[in-house]
Amino acid sequence: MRTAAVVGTGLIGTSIALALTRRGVAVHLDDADTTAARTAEALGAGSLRPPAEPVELAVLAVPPAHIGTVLARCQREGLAHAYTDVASVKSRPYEEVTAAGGDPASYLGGHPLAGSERSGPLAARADLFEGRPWVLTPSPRTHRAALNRGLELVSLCGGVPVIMDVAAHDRAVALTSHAPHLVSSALAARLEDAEAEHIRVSGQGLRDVTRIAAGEPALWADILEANADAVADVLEACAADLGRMVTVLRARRGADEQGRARATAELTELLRRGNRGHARVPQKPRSRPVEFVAVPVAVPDQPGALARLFSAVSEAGVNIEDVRIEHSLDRPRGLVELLVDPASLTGLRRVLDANGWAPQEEGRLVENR
Ligand SMILES: NC(=O)C1=CN([C@@H]2O[C@H](COP(=O)(O)OP(=O)(O)OC[C@H]3O[C@@H](n4cnc5c(N)ncnc54)[C@H](O)[C@@H]3O)[C@@H](O)[C@H]2O)C=CC1
Ligand SMILES: O=C(O)C(=O)Cc1ccc(O)cc1
Repeated sequence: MRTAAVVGTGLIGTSIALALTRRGVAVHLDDADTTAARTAEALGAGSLRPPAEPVELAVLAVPPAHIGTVLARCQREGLAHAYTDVASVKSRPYEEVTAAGGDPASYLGGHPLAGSERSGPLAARADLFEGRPWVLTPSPRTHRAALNRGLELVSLCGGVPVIMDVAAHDRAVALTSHAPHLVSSALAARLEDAEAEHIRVSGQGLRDVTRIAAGEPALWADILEANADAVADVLEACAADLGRMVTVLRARRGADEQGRARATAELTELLRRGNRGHARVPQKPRSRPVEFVAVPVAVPDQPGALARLFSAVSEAGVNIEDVRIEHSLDRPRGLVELLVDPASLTGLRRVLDANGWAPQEEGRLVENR
């Protein structure tokens, strides 16, 4: 693939655009929010310049409810020869493509099973899809050429293609992604009014089970509504188990020795079922420690300041592996931490000095990716 377009330059769109750009693909970027598009461009994910001729593949990385209309518009404008999307649900977008007057022949549904609880281009990573499953849902009307472009996209992003039909996909992710999100939210909601002193004594387990509850509510409401019945089925089964757990825990009170033994046996069996289910969860693929240097830079809280910083860095040929931003409430500037490969440190310091950005003392860190 030599040319591509990414429509929707948030977390997933920018991550795809970064991966493609690094593999030498010329990527055209587009987003309804110009700040998101400009930020993605400044991160080195591609160019905002409209392509002179249709690109080989356009990737629609917008929320599920927008796939149908965005596809129909892009097809009318002749943006690409083939189209795919990344929405977390597949049945409803497919129905909406047809209803919005889109052409199902050049469209291939897609869904990478990789992401995070963060949104927007600043959370993007070129290696986000490495070793991760990426579902493709060709319909009977999808042309072979569109399927081939989709397979090439997955390969360029380092993903593992999995072909499924839309209904099977939606049932699967209800169990593996959508219901877990709601369970995490329900548990995290217990913390909203909890005493700060109680929350202070939390361990890694709480972080593990509540991390995804930090996801963007508007996006998740869109996803869950589009897969409501399948998600409700999984939650019903969880609710039955939770109900049994409550009964068993309460049954101990006032029970005789035999009653307590029965309650313990049932509780233990519920925990064992959890062990067996957990053993079936695929482990993080190719997790590898990566060493970065984190260079803190103070950035004034002015429009375009971040984009200027990213442009200067990317023009100097330095790859930004990740970005962290800390806004200080009482000062008119924020602290931006640029994470780069240690080998890029000299180049980064040179470009920051030349452009008047005052970098502060850097630190090394190792992340598991
Ligand atoms: N967040 C995650 O971890 C994952 C999300 N997905 C799917 O990827 C898609 C994008 O999600 P994120 O990147 O997380 O969201 P995001 O909020 O980071 O990015 C979405 C972008 O789409 C833009 N957008 C919205 N409507 C648009 C329109 N009509 N035309 C052009 N641009 C438009 C927004 O301005 C935003 O920049 C969703 O369909 C989601 O279901 C798939 C896998 C993982
Ligand atoms: O943050 C995580 O661990 C995720 O699993 C992210 C995610 C969110 C939505 C998807 O459709 C796929 C993956």
